[in-house]
Amino acid sequence: MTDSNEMTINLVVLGRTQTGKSAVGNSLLGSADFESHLSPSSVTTRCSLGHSSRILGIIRRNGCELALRVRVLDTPSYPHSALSKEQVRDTVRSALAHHFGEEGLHLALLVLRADLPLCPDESDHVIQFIQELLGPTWKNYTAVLLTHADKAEEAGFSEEAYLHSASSTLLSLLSSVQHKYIFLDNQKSIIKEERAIVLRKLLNFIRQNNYQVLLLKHSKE
Ligand SMILES: Nc1nc2c(ncn2[C@@H]2O[C@H](COP(=O)(O)OP(=O)(O)OP(=O)(O)O)[C@@H](O)[C@H]2O)c(=O)[nH]1
Repeated sequence: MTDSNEMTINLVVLGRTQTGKSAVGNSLLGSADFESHLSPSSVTTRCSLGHSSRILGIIRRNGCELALRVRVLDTPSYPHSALSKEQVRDTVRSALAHHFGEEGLHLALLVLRADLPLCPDESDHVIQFIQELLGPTWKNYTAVLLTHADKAEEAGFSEEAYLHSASSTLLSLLSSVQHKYIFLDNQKSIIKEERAIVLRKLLNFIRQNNYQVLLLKHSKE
């Protein structure tokens, strides 16, 4: 949604349990709206929408500053320690339609851990899940967020070295989403400048997509 001096971007975080989805949401919003902590069972069990305040210094149009507003839908993981695939899919689908049904979705953020290898079965399952939610054009509307970048860095991997050693499954996924990926360290509370860098990268992805949105409707499987 864009009015004369404001732009809103609609995002959803998706992925396996304990990858840092809620932490990503909090980092992007600059808040602690979403419950995020280490747990031996999945923490998030329902969808919830968080809103940022007006963010300045990120985007300009025709030489004028626009205020950016970010909306993030946090979701239960798939796979989940207590919910079936159908339960997660139906709850996410209806939350997407409820919150973004009118304005559309700019980007789904598939959250993966940079400190764990992505294996073929896991990738297939998550891609199938995203496809079921977003439909055949999912690749245009999906970016990969690699959390735990701090751990990869501690182990001596720069981004370049990481991608050089990454599994072919991850590389093929990144290629299928047209290399829309971002490394993130959610561990330290993200500072304003770092958040601005991440938001600019996300806006670039959205710009590459000509600001198109994915329209989501209620539908039965
Ligand atoms: N070191 C490190 N820890 C992280 C990072 N991102 C998240 N975590 C930690 O990972 C744990 C899980 O984070 P959550 O945000 O709850 O993850 P989630 O995917 O929402 O979890 P569920 O709701 O249980 O599926 C927390 O202890 C976070 O502090 C990161 O980039 N680096």
